[in-house]
Amino acid sequence: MAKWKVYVTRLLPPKAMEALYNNPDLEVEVNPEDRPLTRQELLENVRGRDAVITQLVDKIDAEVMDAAKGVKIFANYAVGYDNIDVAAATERGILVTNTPDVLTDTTADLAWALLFAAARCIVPADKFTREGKYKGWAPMLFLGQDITGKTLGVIGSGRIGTAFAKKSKGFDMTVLYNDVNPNPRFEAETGGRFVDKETLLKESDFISLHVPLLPSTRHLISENEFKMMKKTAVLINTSRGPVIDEQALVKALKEGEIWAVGLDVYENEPELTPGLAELDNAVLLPHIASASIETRTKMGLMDVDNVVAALNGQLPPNCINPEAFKK
Ligand SMILES: NC(=O)C1=CN([C@@H]2O[C@H](COP(=O)(O)OP(=O)(O)OC[C@H]3O[C@@H](n4cnc5c(N)ncnc54)[C@H](O)[C@@H]3O)[C@@H](O)[C@H]2O)C=CC1
Ligand SMILES: O=CC(=O)O
Repeated sequence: MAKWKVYVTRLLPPKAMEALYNNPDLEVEVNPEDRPLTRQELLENVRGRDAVITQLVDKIDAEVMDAAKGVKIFANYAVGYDNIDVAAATERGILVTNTPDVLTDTTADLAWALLFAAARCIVPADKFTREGKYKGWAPMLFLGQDITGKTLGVIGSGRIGTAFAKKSKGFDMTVLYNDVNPNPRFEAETGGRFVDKETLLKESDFISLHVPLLPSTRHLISENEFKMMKKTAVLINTSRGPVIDEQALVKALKEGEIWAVGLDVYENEPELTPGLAELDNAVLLPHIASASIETRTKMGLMDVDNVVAALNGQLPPNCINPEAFKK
């Protein structure tokens, strides 16, 4: 029997690659370069494949799908799938899968790391100490914001938003949340209270974003929203960059409309809006929220399971367009 042809757009952790290479039914090819594929390379390499494991930086649109005639599945190595035109895939009967749940706590943990770092000036204080500027204890050195007992605002009460809010229990915080609808599960697990976005922005000391990137969430936080926030507010974003209007953010940080920001994602990744990198009250990470060895391995194995199921004519466990399966 001919083997199924699987293409991997960027090397996955070793255990996931082993699971692919050790499967006798698969003929696997992987992008040999340690960089994303160019558009042209992507179009060329999806041709003649049965399955493609994609990265969140690969734009999988109708043009790619048409170049990939015969492909049965795009298995995205991420929970977010805004890089894939799911409607176009469904129309063509192509399955799309993602990697939910396994990265939930890892991502929520990193949101907390950003919150602590931004609230307590960890990054500039570390730099100051390394540079030999520490000349002894001082009453006004790197004064930050208290965390315990404060109000936490969570926008997006799904898997990661819930895990993030649950972790606030040790800090005796009041939890407010906003979503398109109230979420009884979030309330049961976190004790959080549903409020409208405006109330959340006005009352929260810390605001963390956990929404998918959709037309309705693009620039969810822009000039007006910064004006509503407390001047002491700390904003955290581990969702998708375009959820924040980054130019408005730089302005808000420079003009003291908010106190600090912690970002893992950017509006025009990997570019940063001019001015952002110069700000001491911005903690900037290179999109690493799910980057632990354990989690990235689980994500890879999940992709392999999804690919193998699809190629065997089964509905993959993490299929986000089961309508395509019926086709
Ligand atoms: N920085 C990173 O490396 C990572 C980023 N992510 C991002 O986090 C996002 C969330 O992941 P999950 O929690 O697993 O997704 P989820 O689907 O479980 O939760 C998303 C929540 O956002 C809500 N939502 C949608 N539109 C909204 C709006 N306009 N206002 C308020 N709430 C809205 C949904 O109703 C849902 O409750 C992913 O889509 C991905 O983009 C996820 C993992 C790692
Ligand atoms: O950004 C990462 C994801 O899993 O989504």
